[in-house]
Amino acid sequence: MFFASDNWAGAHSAINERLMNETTRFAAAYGNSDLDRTIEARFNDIFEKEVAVFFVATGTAANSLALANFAKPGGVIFAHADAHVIEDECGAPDFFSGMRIAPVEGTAGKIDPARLKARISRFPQDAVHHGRANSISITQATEVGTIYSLDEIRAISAIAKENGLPLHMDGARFANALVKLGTTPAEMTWKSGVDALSFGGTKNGCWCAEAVIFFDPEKAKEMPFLRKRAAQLFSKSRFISAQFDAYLKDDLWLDLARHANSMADLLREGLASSNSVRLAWQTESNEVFAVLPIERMHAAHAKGAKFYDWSEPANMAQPVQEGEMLVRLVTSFATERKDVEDFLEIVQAG
Ligand SMILES: Cc1ncc(COP(=O)(O)O)c(C=O)c1O
Ligand SMILES: C[C@@H](O)[C@H](N)C(=O)O
Repeated sequence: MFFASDNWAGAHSAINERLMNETTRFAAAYGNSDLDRTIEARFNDIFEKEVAVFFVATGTAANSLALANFAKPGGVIFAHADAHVIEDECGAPDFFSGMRIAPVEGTAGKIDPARLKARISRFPQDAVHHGRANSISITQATEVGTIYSLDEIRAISAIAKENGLPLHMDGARFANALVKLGTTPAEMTWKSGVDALSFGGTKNGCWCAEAVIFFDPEKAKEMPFLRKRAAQLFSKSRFISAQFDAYLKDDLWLDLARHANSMADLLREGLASSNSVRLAWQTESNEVFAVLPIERMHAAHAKGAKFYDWSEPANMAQPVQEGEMLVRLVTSFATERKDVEDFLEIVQAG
């Protein structure tokens, strides 16, 4: 019963086999192998246009370097107040971009367009003291398990375009959002106004595979130097390509995300129908937030369930009561139906 994070999951067997196969041969290093070129071209197919692709080691690196690519002195990045780039990356985006991030409020973990507009207006391009608006970052799926609809992405990108700001998408869980919306990678990104994407594979079955994708290659000319200076250029880049080769083949990545989401659906249904536990808020991705009686939480931990308690957001519809605990439950490609059923049986008992 591993629900702490999809970062705890292993790697899918097809990806492991492809990686092992790649390790048996020589090939050009530093992104210059035939396989690197093949996979870069595969991303053109997936996004239905020519894109610039840069492999990096972590989602934090992807976010930090994507934002650094657009950086200017005194620049201000706008992200949701609970965004990973603010809360969980140890200042890496600020460090690598030399800019700062202004938090923007919004319900359900999503930037509110009106608040974004108001925030941007405080950072005009001549604000040498206060700082000038530089870029916007949204997370899809969000840190609280919600998903921007295409219209919501387009509302944010319209504001970005009005102000001449690039829009970045933190897609650490891109596949989970994509299959939930039932749309295409192109529609959920550049066709809705996204300029740069952190394309995450690690949380969805890869061993270590993250990519920064720019939808106008002309705007990514500095990226090779930013990546190398950040020590993010893999010498054996083909081992990242090999993972993506298997990940993207025959839509494996979409099947893995669908499974993770379906296990979260099972969890949500069980929690919602219970008398003793409840959903903290409605989520749509592979992340579920629940309120448990503390004794049920301890019982689950005692039986080996792995999950974190979570800090209560300010605007919870039904606040956590004395004797209760808010917890985060994350499913993955490797979550089994029995894991969910066993967990629900424990927390609903008593
Ligand atoms: C929404 C989100 N973005 C980015 C990251 C960063 O990924 P990493 O931990 O690989 O740096 C994470 C980590 O799980 C995440 O949850
Ligand atoms: C840091 C923690 O939030 C990590 N990004 C996760 O999703 O598990």
